[in-house]
Amino acid sequence: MHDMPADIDFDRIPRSALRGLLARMPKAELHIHIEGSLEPELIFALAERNGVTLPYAGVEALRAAYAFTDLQSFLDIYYAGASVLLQEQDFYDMAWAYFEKAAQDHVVHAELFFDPQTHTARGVSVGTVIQGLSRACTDAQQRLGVSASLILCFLRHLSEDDALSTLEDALPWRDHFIGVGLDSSERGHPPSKFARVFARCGELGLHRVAHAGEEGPPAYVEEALDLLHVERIDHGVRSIESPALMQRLARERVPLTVCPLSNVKLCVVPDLTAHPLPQLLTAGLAVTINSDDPAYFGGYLNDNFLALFAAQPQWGAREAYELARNSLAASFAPPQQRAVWQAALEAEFQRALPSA
Ligand SMILES: Nc1ncnc2[nH]cnc12
Ligand SMILES: [Zn+2]
Repeated sequence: MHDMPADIDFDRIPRSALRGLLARMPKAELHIHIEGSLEPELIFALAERNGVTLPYAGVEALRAAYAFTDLQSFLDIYYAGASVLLQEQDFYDMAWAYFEKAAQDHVVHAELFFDPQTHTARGVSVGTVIQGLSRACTDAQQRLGVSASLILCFLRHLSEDDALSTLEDALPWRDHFIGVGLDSSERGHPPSKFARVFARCGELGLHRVAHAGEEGPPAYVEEALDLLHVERIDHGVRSIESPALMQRLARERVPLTVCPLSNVKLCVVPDLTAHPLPQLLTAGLAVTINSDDPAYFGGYLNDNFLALFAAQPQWGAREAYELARNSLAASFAPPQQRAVWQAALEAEFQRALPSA
């Protein structure tokens, strides 16, 4: 347990308060692909608005296709769903729908991944994508009180040269994103493939994160740290296979943005009772809980918390606090802002204590 507040007696918080606490506690979401928040209803509404024909008869037929066997089987459908996004307003509407869900889940800060190459390949400009998303981020702060930033992700199944030119195309909007990430098909596309573009991003002062150890081996996590100099690892669950890596991640307190429901849906783990997150937390890693692609994996952030806690009956308020605290601490928000959220988190737990 790292830096637990001495003045909160977690053992006195009744179990009956846990569900409410999980829902209400202020938290950050650090691993959400905004294209993965596109619900079937919005996919069909945008398809109609833009005159796009989808290879599915309707919402129910599309939802019925969400039976994934691995990451690639999901990505094929996820990229097809994103094909309805054409205008700046489409990107705004997608992000706004997510922010409304996030506000309900008491997400105080969200760092949104977006995949420009998925859109530029269809003739949509990077500016259209970023301006729509960025306007939604501004409105999320003003109208919902949700702080939000953007992280531009490179698709790792494409070449590094493609990533480099995507970065250059995005630079006129440099002030609208805080960092870069690496996503898409992990197997056969190691972090080392992107060392040059990540070095350039470091020179530009961008934060760096990467998906690693979702389907790929622990060596990919090490490469992401050593060659891409990332500040967080997205997923990282296969680190559990390497004791040396586990020790390093704990020692360096490298945040892992873990996505429990995603891991079940993509068959990374058989079910939530077999999920390694509890072991990662116990080993002292800076674990956080996230939704990844909530429209496809059966739940937003609080659904992930509730499902994981249901599978861990021995967990209580202490674990809830630790996971929320980790999410705030691992965010790229300014330290003063994180301190305000941290104080609100502690106050929420104080309120859950029975009066003496
Ligand atoms: N879980 C995931 N892994 C890799 N790339 C993704 N893109 C969207 N979701 C992803
Ligand atoms: Zn992801």
